[in-house]
Amino acid sequence: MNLKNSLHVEVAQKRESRLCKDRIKDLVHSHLANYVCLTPGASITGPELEENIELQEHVHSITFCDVDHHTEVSATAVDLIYHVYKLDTFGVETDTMTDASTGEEFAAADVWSLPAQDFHGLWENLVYDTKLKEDTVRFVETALDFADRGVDPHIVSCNRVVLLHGPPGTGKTSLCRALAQKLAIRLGDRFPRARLVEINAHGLFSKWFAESGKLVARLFERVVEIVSDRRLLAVVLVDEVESLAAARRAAIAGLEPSDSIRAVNALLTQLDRLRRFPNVLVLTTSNVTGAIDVAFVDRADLKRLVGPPSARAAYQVLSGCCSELMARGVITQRERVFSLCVLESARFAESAGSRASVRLWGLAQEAAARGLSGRALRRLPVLATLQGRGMKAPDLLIFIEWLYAALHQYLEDATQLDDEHNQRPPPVVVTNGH
Ligand SMILES: Nc1ncnc2c1ncn2[C@@H]1O[C@H](COP(=O)(O)OP(=O)(O)OP(=O)(O)O)[C@@H](O)[C@H]1O
Repeated sequence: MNLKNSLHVEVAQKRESRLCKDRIKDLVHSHLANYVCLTPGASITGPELEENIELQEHVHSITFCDVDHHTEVSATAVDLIYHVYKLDTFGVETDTMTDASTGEEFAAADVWSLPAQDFHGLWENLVYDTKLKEDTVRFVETALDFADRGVDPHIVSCNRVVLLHGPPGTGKTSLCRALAQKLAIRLGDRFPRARLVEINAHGLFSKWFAESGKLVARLFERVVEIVSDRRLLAVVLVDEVESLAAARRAAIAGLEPSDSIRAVNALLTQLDRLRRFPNVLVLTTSNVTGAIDVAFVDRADLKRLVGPPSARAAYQVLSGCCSELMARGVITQRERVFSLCVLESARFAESAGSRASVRLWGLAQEAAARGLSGRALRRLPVLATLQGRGMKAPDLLIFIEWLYAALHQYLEDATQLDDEHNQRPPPVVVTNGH
């Protein structure tokens, strides 16, 4: 019996490479024989591939998946499972629709062929201090496997619907996109083609389109066309599902009741129809948990709260930002930013070598205590450069001081915005024709 754990190795083959997948696997496998340890979440790219000319010619990057392991693994202690794929570079295709009654045009959905260049590296750069990433991958793989095996949904209920909810900027949409990409890579043998269809629920329901119900039906005709190919993995993402509830509430308040209710019901019915297709997964996000349509919440199998980064996650995000800026020469002299494990094992003791890292840890703690979102954290470095008043290429310690100043400025600006917002009179609701 084989008791070894497995480590998934994702190999992005260059678009122009004509080698077969098996040859690529052999090349990568012999290259990895030079490694003693492999780090989950890490990638081998560019310069590190240079020492092997054939590999450099055919391979863009090699990434070790972080779903099953968190710490370094011995290369001989794991079974390596290879996934070789090529990135799609065509980008997004936007499906627009026109409301016949008003002539108004809007973007109804965005469609990507996966794995897409646009989402390369997205998964690895999302940091959560919980099992969110692992749980979502495991859940959707199991759900798709159940569908594949024809498990009777009347006995074991599974709609293949995931709901991620939480405050703005916490990476919900990014995680859905990254998850779709990861599945396209991991399930590449079963599904040689994959698409992400991102439905613009906000666009569909923000105005009371007289024809919303018909628009939803027309949109899903397109979606059904895509998912009818059983060798294609289709991930349907409905962002901001709270728009559904807003439409229903407006209906209850007497604003164009029939149109908005019809549109919401049409969307729910169409999502239910998708359940018939074993190759479809529905991912949804919402910023306001309490406001999601109850009928919708009931349909989701996995509901997860996505919160702002903890201090540990914030440290990882910020240290990644500093390393990137050092690699690009924005911060002078390359210095090591220690991993949190190293800092912890030294009990955060300050030395000449660790001073910058310890200071950065202090910043991460402060950012987390103030509830800074992942989006705000990722913007701090660019705001920090404003603190330099034209001074180019600071060293790491100076840059971290600028980051502190940028954080304080950000919090001050946010408080002012809140105060202004609270002083404003409530908005007057104006709807078409009312
Ligand atoms: N935990 C995190 N780790 C790393 N980056 C993060 C994290 N959370 C958010 N980000 C970054 O913040 C940006 C915004 O993320 P995204 O738009 O996915 O958030 P969201 O929760 O969907 O926001 P909204 O609800 O406002 O649409 C992305 O660039 C993402 O990489």
